[in-house]
Amino acid sequence: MAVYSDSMLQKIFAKSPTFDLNKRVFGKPVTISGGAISCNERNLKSKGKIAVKAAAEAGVMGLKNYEVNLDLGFDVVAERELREKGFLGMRKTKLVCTIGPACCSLEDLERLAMRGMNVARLNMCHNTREWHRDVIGKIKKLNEEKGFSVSVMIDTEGSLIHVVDHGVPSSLKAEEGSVWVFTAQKFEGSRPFTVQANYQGFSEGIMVGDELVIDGGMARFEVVEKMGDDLHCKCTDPGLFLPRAKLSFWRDGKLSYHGLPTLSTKDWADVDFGISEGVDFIAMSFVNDADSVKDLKNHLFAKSSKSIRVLAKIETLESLQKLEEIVEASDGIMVARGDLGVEVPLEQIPTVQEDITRLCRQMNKPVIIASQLLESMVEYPTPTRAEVADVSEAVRQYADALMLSGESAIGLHGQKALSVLQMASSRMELWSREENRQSSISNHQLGSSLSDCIAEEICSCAVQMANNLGVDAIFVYTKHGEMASLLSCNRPYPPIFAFTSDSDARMALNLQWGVIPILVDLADDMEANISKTIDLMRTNGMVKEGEAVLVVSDLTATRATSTIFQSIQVKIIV
Ligand SMILES: Nc1ncnc2c1ncn2[C@@H]1O[C@H](COP(=O)(O)OP(=O)(O)O)[C@@H](O)[C@H]1O
Ligand SMILES: C=C(OP(=O)(O)O)C(=O)O
Ligand SMILES: [K+]
Ligand SMILES: [Mg+2]
Repeated sequence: MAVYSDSMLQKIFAKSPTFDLNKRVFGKPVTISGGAISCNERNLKSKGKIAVKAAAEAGVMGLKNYEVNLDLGFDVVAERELREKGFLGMRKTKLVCTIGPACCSLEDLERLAMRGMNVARLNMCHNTREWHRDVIGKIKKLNEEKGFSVSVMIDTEGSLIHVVDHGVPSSLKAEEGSVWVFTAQKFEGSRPFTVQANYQGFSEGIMVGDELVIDGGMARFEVVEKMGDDLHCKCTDPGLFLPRAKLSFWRDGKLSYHGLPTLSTKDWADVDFGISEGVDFIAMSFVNDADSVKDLKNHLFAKSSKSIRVLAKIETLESLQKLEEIVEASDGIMVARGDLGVEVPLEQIPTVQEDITRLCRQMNKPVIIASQLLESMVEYPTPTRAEVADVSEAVRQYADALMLSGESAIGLHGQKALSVLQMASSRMELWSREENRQSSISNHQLGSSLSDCIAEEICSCAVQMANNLGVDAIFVYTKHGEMASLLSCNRPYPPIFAFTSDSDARMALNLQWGVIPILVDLADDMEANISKTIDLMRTNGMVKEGEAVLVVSDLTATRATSTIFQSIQVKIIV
């Protein structure tokens, strides 16, 4: 295969003023062979295709019978990982980073992407929409120009009663017996023994004798007097008010609900912002039931041209009681341990986490474990041993993804924290596999239709077969990502390369355990797709002679009989 130099290509494309060679390939020249032009879709895009066509039509280099072959839409990080570590060395657990002032420059974002960030999370609680828009723009620019594939998630603020952060001083100490005023009235700076709540109606329904708990137990107060809408509270358990400390009220050991909607007016505006920015995921804070998830999904279905996935954050007591219906209604779950720990005793969090993680896997929904994974790294360059153990435990439980919050958003060592997640997850994945601790899930039937059941059985058998045969990789050809996620939920030893022609499905699969999504043009002829992608992988040196690939496909449709064949094949690379 001839590889042409930049100057040759300049000549080829000289006829097309629309084509910018600089945007072409990251160090990889376009290759031309036997009258066929292969180019990389993400670099050439439509302009490039037009240029190639124009060049061929103009008879440049005698290319009369041109054919444009699109290269694999592989992301540069997965590609590098595969080259360096081989199939089995590829990390399965996905990584989410919260973007904040400490990591929002183009260079910082690129470094996070290089270190394996699969999803960038923007917490709409903080900063302005302009700031968030700027970050989203930078991520999309990196994806387009540098070949990354980082998905974007926005996380709603939600309705929560918290202390208004006046900036100074950053934390207040409450001594035992001291009496504090909690008010919704605005004031500037700080006032002695006075705390401003963010929500006007925060004291509605609260009575003298109720208990006020700060951040799930950071400090406790008893309501001793109600003056208008203000509460006078005596500290019964001393502690700290951190910035934006959460307030919860308890009566006779039971939480008092404030009845605020899951999505506030501001949240709906943020959702529309997410739609206009083309984000991939919306994480919904303080979900209490399936209806709020359905409402948001309906809104997105009506308003968004792309398919935006909704993740429900489990962070209230009420959501735990309706867990199954919430998981069912959403496209994925976040175990938001920060706020969950405000309403649920801390000693219950580990078991709750494991239960949610298992349920999500049974119901085939991706699950993210979030908050305080490496909290000490906000300040220190190394994590505590306990933090590494916590991260490893989440990986052992087979969570799909791990998330950094303050560690990346405001921390001094965000890049290093991401590397710690990366190394700890790779290590635990290897151990689970080598020690044969990989657990399968008990037969679960998700779908009710025959075709759903067939797809589930095919995927579960395919994974068993892949593990037993010790194949190097699983290739799946999938339209909306469903087959890829069914394979993922069986947690196979080899990585799952998911070839899809749907870019929304590609970005959504970034959150799924063990899946490497690849954007390709898929033809109706499945055999042609399979041989084309395997050929391309081989040409690029990504699969080698003797390696075995298990191929799962469900796209082959013969129009005459309108049959969909689902098949499992094993291909040995020759
Ligand atoms: N976009 C942002 N702009 C400024 N600060 C941010 C941003 N995102 C996160 N942070 C900071 O990082 C901390 C941790 O992030 P996160 O866990 O998402 O929020 P929270 O602490 O509100 O739950 C926040 O408390 C906030 O100080
Ligand atoms: C992830 C969480 O949500 P947020 O950071 O938005 O409070 C959490 O509470 O753990
Ligand atoms: K939030
Ligand atoms: Mg939260």
